[in-house]
Amino acid sequence: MGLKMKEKVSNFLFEYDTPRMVLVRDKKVGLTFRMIQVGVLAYIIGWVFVYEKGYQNVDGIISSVSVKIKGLAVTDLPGVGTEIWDAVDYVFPPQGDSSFVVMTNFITTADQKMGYCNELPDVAPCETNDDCKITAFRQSQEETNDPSMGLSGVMTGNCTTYDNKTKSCQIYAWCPVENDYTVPKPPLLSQAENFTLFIKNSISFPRHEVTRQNLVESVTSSYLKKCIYHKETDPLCPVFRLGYIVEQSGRNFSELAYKGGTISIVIDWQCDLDWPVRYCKPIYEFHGLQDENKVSQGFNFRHARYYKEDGVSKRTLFKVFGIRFDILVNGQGGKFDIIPTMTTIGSGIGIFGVATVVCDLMLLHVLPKRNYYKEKKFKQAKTDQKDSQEKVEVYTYSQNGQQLNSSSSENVYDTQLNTYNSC
Ligand SMILES: Nc1ncnc2c1ncn2[C@@H]1O[C@H](COP(=O)(O)OP(=O)(O)OP(=O)(O)O)[C@@H](O)[C@H]1O
Repeated sequence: MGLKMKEKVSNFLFEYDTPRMVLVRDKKVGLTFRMIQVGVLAYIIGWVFVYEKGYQNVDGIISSVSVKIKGLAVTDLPGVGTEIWDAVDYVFPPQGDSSFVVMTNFITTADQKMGYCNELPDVAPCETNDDCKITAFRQSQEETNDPSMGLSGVMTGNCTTYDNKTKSCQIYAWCPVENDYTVPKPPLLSQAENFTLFIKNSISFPRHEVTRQNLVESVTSSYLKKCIYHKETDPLCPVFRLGYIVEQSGRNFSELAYKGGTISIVIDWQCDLDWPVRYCKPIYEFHGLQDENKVSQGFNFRHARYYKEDGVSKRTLFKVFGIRFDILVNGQGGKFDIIPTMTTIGSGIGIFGVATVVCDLMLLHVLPKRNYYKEKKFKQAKTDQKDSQEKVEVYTYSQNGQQLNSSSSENVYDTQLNTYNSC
């Protein structure tokens, strides 16, 4: 018993089995095998390594954006006179966030102060005071929760004359109430087309410890003073004309300026950090976010300038129509790393197995001489020996390790036969 055990251990330690190969000289199979191998090699080298840079460790981007807008617009409105508009007047918010609005059109309601006045006739029409009771108003508006919904102020319960022809409910509000039925056309600040936008973008790839700015080496202070971005002639200039941005996004400036809209500016950083960092440069893209909805067209919000006159608090209300710019920063930085390299090579080698599977299929199932090849590929074990009582299993395998056939029998020699083939 001890001796047998010893023998088993020594067999286990000092044995080595290696697959047996079958060499097939067949032009069709040989050519198919080589062509698949070349295809797989081209895919691994060309696509996985060169194009996809499968040897790199890729890091995401962290970024910060600030903007500054410059440009002047002049308006000459009846009753107001000539007005100059600079960035302080038409940019919201003023501190230069990555998302901002440039006012292109507006409706003003001047000299509003707290007091009693008429609501707009189509918002709260009335014939008698009864129509201006909150409950009556609520029913007529089919509202359930907020009685002031849609109103500019609080109802007093009186129905008063709005103009000579119509009557409307009286409210306590910032008076006079804004009337936004007509939006100025052409837009009042259509000169915004020539305003310039300066974008400052700092990025970092923290894992690779690389930081960078869009003011790259070629953007000197003298260049910055005179350059304007153009995708072909000045692709690295960080100063953009608003008209050019809108044009590149596929939208029409005057249409967009009339009721407002949204444009996104994408700064794309695709950096190969195996090269010196000066080759890591931004690419700017512009996208017009379509506004097909007829119900709520464009983009607007309200804004007020407050002041005091003779001790009375007053405000000028603006309904602002503008172009909202959203600056998004995308990108990744890749650098050589041994782990992704080994993983890519390993998976590439695995794909070579496809050639063997295809050739095996051809050899054993397609070619006219398939029976002959089967005979050569699989070694048969004799099962008619009578003097052995041990049960023996005979397995045949293809090279990719798949079990093709198995048989068991008693009364055979103690033989375990593994045969492998290759194209
Ligand atoms: N919207 C813009 N259009 C054109 N040039 C701009 C714009 N914003 C800034 N610049 C120019 O870019 C350079 C850097 O701007 P930065 O804001 O850092 O400096 P600045 O001296 O504070 O600018 P400013 O001219 O506003 O005082 C300056 O020469 C500035 O004139």
